[in-house]
Amino acid sequence: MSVVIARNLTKKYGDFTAVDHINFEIEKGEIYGFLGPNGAGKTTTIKMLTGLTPITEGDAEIAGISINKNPREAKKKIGWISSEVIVDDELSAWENIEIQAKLLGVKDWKDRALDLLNYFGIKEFKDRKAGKFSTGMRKKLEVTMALLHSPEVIFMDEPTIGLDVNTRASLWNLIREVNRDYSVTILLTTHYMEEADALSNRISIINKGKIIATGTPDELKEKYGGDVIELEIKKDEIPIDKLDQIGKTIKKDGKITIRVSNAESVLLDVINTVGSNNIKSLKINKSSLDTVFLNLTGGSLEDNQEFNAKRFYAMLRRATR
Ligand SMILES: Nc1ncnc2c1ncn2[C@@H]1O[C@H](COP(=O)(O)OP(=O)(O)OP(=O)(O)O)[C@@H](O)[C@H]1O
Repeated sequence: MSVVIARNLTKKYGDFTAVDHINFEIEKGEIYGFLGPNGAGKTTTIKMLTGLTPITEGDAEIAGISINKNPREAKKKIGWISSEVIVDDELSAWENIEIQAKLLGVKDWKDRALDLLNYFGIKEFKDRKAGKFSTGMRKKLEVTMALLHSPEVIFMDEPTIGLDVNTRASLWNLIREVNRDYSVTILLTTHYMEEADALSNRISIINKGKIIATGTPDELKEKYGGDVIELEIKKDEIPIDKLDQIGKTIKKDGKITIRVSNAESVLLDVINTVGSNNIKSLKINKSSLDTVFLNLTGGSLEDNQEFNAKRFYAMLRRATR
């Protein structure tokens, strides 16, 4: 059974198409990764799915309920965790939960809240101000608040952004445990390849508003993986057709990427074809989800990042907390 279905979901801001006729289905119990660089359209997709921004074209269903036709009912099936602050530092954990319960219209929330706090090991801190929580505890509080109304699906928008490596690892475990123990479907957006790889049963790669590939991490690596040789050259005229015989070659912004099954075994061929004097830099990327993105777009995730004020302030907030 599909818990989330997007059909030709589209968002336009004036003439600019931020999300362009995307289609995907998330099965019950899946952790589904939405992977793409900043500005790819991940947050806009989640905002449409949560009814926070109007859908320009297409529709989506949450647990069988159309967002266009019945947004209020659809919203009840969703829990949402975003990088924007949803926890009030000045209030205790319990007060934060109480406000969330009122916002969501959950009547008998106290037992559920105590169960969740107990499950996450933060029950004894329920009367402590959220501002005094560590980042890990705060994440647990956010997840408690998102699970309070027993949603069918939780949307996590860049859940580990700005977290240190250890906190990120423990949040990954927490996401897996919540998915398993509360049978909740999870859609998470990320621009971290390793995060999508480690957590997701299936992944859609989104770039410039379009889904460019969908599959399990293994399927994507199998289909679009392979090593990638990245070259920067000094002179512009190089025999692309000859490189293409070695491996699929893309030339973009002065950079050349060549997709091969084993980089080391063709390296000499590549160097001879381009001419060693003509090489400014050469890099080998062994097969991974990173190379999947590289192979699909001809650019790395980092190259594709646009400045994102929301992300910047989220990181700043965490750093100064
Ligand atoms: N309110 C808006 N008005 C105009 N353009 C917008 C608006 N919101 C987003 N955009 C643009 O739509 C595109 C998609 O943005 P979106 O925030 O969905 O990307 P994203 O993949 O979620 O990236 P991030 O994770 O950095 O938020 C970007 O080019 C962004 O600048």
